[in-house]
Amino acid sequence: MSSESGNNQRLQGKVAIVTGGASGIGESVARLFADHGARMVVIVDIQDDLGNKVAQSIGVQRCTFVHCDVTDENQVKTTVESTVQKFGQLDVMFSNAGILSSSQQTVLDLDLSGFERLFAINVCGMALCVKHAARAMVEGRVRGSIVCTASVAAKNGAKAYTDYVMSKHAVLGLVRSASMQLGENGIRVNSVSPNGLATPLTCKGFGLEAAEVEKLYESSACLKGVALKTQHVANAVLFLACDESEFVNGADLAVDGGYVASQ
Ligand SMILES: NC(=O)c1ccc[n+]([C@@H]2O[C@H](COP(=O)([O-])OP(=O)(O)OC[C@H]3O[C@@H](n4cnc5c(N)ncnc54)[C@H](O)[C@@H]3O)[C@@H](O)[C@H]2O)c1
Repeated sequence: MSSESGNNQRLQGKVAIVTGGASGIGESVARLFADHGARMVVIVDIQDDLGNKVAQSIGVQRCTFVHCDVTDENQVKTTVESTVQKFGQLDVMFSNAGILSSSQQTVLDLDLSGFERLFAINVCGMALCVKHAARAMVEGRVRGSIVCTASVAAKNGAKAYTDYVMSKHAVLGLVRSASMQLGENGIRVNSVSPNGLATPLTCKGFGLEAAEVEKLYESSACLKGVALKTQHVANAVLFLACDESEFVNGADLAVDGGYVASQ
């Protein structure tokens, strides 16, 4: 899928971190950022083999992999600091790493150990990446862009996956607060909210093939005739990351075929 705006170098010279970049949405975003001229894309993930493979396939001159568990503040801090040290500054943080509920997690059966693990990644890890990226941007006087991955689950309840739904609601609170606090430094903070799509997260989580996951979500999208792909989400993230969205701050960009609007 190619950009139709005519400007195919929207991140020319920028340095970006993509968390959860070894797979799914993060991988597509890392590839698109590199295609759009990013000077360096730092993939952050805990899947070392996959992360290294993705970075190598993009090209070691433009992409590198760093093992970093986003739940560990020291690892996040060190990753951000070493990025700035090696590549001069940090312009874009895509805080995206996340997991799905470990079980159905209805309120009646809520398993707190699964809940805590999920919150450690989807909420605390998400916030730590925003925190340390913002600190680096403030210190470096960079008018940077931070983009978080929320979800349609950030605005609706669900019959299951209570901890996941709660975690995505929290992402919107993080984005809204951070955008207010960092605006004076010229740093923008926004989120994307995809509808469900086929990635390892959903395929493994539901025990389904990609085509089956797509079929599952097809019925909930108002927009017919197109299945949501990671590339659609990546295009929205690119818009929020680059200067074309220069006055967009504190916003949640739905990439859901009209799903939330229909609720
Ligand atoms: N797939 C969907 O249907 C969907 C819909 C809406 C939102 N999302 C969100 O999109 C984001 C990306 O998910 P995806 O669908 O691409 O799934 P994915 O499983 O393909 O990618 C998630 C990546 O995050 C990494 N990760 C997990 N825990 C980590 C940790 N502690 N530290 C660093 N990296 C870690 C994983 O190793 C993986 O590579 C998540 O936040 C997810 O909640 C997904």
